[in-house]
Amino acid sequence: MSPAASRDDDDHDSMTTTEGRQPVTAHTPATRVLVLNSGSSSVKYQLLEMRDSSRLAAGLVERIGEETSRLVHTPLAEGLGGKRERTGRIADHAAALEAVAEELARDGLGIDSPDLAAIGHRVVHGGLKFSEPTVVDDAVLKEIERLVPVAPLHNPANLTGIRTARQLRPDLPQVAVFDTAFHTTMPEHAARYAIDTATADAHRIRRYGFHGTSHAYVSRKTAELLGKDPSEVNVIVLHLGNGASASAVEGGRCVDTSMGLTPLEGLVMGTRSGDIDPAVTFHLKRVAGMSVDEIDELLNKKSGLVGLCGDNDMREIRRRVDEGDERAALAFDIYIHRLKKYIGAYTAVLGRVDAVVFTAGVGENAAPVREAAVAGLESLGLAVDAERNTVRSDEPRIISPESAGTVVAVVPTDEELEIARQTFALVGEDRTIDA
Ligand SMILES: Nc1ncnc2c1ncn2[C@@H]1O[C@H](COP(=O)(O)OP(=O)(O)O)[C@@H](O)[C@H]1O
Ligand SMILES: CC(=O)OP(=O)(O)O
Ligand SMILES: [Mg+2]
Repeated sequence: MSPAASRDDDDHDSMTTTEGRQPVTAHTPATRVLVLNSGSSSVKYQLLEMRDSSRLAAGLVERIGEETSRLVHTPLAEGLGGKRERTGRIADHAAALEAVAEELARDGLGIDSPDLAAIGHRVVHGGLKFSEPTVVDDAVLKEIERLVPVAPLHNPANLTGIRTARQLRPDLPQVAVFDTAFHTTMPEHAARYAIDTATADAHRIRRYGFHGTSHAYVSRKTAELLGKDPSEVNVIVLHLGNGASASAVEGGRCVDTSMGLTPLEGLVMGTRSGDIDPAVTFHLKRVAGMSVDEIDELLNKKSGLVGLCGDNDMREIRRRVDEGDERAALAFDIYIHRLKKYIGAYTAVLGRVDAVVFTAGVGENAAPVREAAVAGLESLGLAVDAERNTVRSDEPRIISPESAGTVVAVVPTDEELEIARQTFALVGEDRTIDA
């Protein structure tokens, strides 16, 4: 493929053609990308103009399948109105996407627009096959489907997103950007479990890692914040959202991450247990009489913070801690204890750490989590400055004191922008429309 000749300039009317193709009449490059991030019960979306990476619209559909579904749509292009909200049951992901398509159309940004170059999809599990963004065809769909058992909360929603988008725009490339892709650089000694090799290989049991688009974006942004090239810095990224994971990034390459075969391993999460003794599952089956499906549901949906204290939203947990609620305080302490263990472990894995970085909903917003996670880690060169830590901003920022040996920072993630860039890099140059 030839490089996109005019991706970053404003020259709409240039006669750029890909080598070997007959020039058509004056044509305009299609330069917009719609990104869909379909979660188990939500869809986040953004429409981006790739000439300047600006956002034209963004939104969220949450509580899909419940009576209290909500769609919040925010037009961001100049001249459009303010935020709009719809409430009431949205039955499934297909209905959610149709509602999103309607909202975009109301702003004159419809999915039928010839300006759209592609639709980019976050796909959580890509297994061993996908280490790069991939244009979806039937074979790719089949492989994503095959991986449903190892991403049961995520891949089915991702599939519905792709299938619905395909029906809405069968002519457009649908691009899958995989959460697992960034972690494919993990060395075997980090990726393999210490179980019988033949069994592991027969069933492709290994550590894949997730949230890779976020870990890649945030580690690169951190290098920028430090004024260095990614190849020069070692970073521990703590992606703390509803799902949460840590990664050790050495010179721009992931060398270890806390999630494994599935997004259940590692840190304590909103509803997931993270690390436990695997024998807990045998015990639950043999002694507590639970079925495998019940255990799966327990560990994925009824554990973590919600299992410990009944709440999975860190805002609510902090409010309860401040009121002296002991269950919430213990849940918070367990969450922090696990986080600290991973900071220590990845310090050992990397040898030299230039920055420890917090990102995603909890990491970007919860100052008490950041403060507690590095408290007592002065021997590792880690500290936060109380004042810097409480500054609220959407910008990447350093929160460690000037004197600290290692930088502690907050770097907001932008999975949608990263997915849009990767999508456009793959297909943008080929999408032109007749003027
Ligand atoms: N101001 C805040 N203080 C503490 N936690 C917050 C705040 N805002 C959001 N969060 C946390 O962020 C979580 C969502 O993070 P996000 O990265 O959006 O998750 P996901 O993408 O997995 O849905 C919420 O569940 C909540 O716990
Ligand atoms: C992989 C994963 O856990 O994703 P999320 O945080 O969106 O649930
Ligand atoms: Mg997320």
